[in-house]
Amino acid sequence: MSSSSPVLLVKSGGAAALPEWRASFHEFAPGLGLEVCAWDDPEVDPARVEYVLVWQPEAGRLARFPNLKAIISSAAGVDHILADPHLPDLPIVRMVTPETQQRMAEFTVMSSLMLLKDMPRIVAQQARAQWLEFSTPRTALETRVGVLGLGALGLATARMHATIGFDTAGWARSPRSEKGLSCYAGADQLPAFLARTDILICLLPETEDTRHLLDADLLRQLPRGAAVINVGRGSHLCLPDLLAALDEGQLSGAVLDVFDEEPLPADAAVWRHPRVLVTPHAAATPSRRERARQAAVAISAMLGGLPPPHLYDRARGY
Ligand SMILES: NC(=O)C1=CN([C@@H]2O[C@H](COP(=O)(O)OP(=O)(O)OC[C@H]3O[C@@H](n4cnc5c(N)ncnc54)[C@H](OP(=O)(O)O)[C@@H]3O)[C@@H](O)[C@H]2O)C=CC1
Ligand SMILES: O=C(O)C(=O)CO
Repeated sequence: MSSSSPVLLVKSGGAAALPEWRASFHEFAPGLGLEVCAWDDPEVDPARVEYVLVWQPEAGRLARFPNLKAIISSAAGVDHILADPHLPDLPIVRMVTPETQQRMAEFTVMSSLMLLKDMPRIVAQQARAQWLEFSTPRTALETRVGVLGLGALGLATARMHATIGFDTAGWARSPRSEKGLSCYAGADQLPAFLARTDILICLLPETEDTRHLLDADLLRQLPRGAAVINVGRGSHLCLPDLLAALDEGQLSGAVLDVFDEEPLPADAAVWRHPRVLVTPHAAATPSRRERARQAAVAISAMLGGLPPPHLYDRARGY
């Protein structure tokens, strides 16, 4: 690669991860003609940078690449990129891969089963070496799951839940029909969707319309004793409302993977709530190899004059 080749700048793992990134890009797109460089490499001339693969770029940094052609997000959600007040008006590609879909579906099914089988209480009892009076929890066949968001990840999640027997529904912006799922759409159908949902899973993107959607009013519309899994974004959930609903018995449990502030501060009350499982934004981050594969697919499409898969739509906001 010559010192004048166009550059793909990667923000993940620093210089130490560069050999892995280069090997993966070489494996998936040997003829791409791009030099893969680390985000913090001071030797890279900003004028050579044509593509970036990033999570949470520092504000203003993207605007400093005069020949940038596209921004490839390291994540499916692009809120970490949209937060930049100086964001250039360029295509943004979301990182959605079959591996992300599998990881998310597995994580949410695991969470649903843990809530169904009362695992938060069992784990807390183990910490006290306390043998439980065993109850007979419901089975998946007797439990209604509702997925907020039926996009790439919501649909994969809903399908895996349906496969193991959960009575599964989904809610999206636009009406649709999906085999094996009950589909609801729009604000008008939200109350009916919530009324039939024992385990609510949030897989919405962060937008003006979805921020703080999971508040006291929404949680009240779930059947008493329902549970919540939030794997969307922290901003979807009013955390004090959720804690109040748990304490009051309206909710029986929650698995929370995403938070307004990450890492979640050590003094946050939610860490210690006995009916909440906190996970560290761990639901579905794809491997470096998979991100390289998907980025190579996107760049190859754009170099060929085609739209890349999972392009962020500014008009819709996701
Ligand atoms: N915790 C983790 O590790 C991870 C979290 N995520 C989160 O998951 C989110 C979803 O990802 P993905 O499935 O790829 O997103 P998509 O863009 O593919 O799908 C979004 C879904 O949300 C629906 N939606 C959007 N706005 C509204 C609204 N106002 N009312 C009702 N439905 C709405 C869309 O409806 P329609 O179909 O009608 O357009 C669509 O079904 C990401 O944005 C990210 O925040 C993603 C990966 C990992
Ligand atoms: O892909 C996303 O949006 C994530 O949050 C990954 O951690």
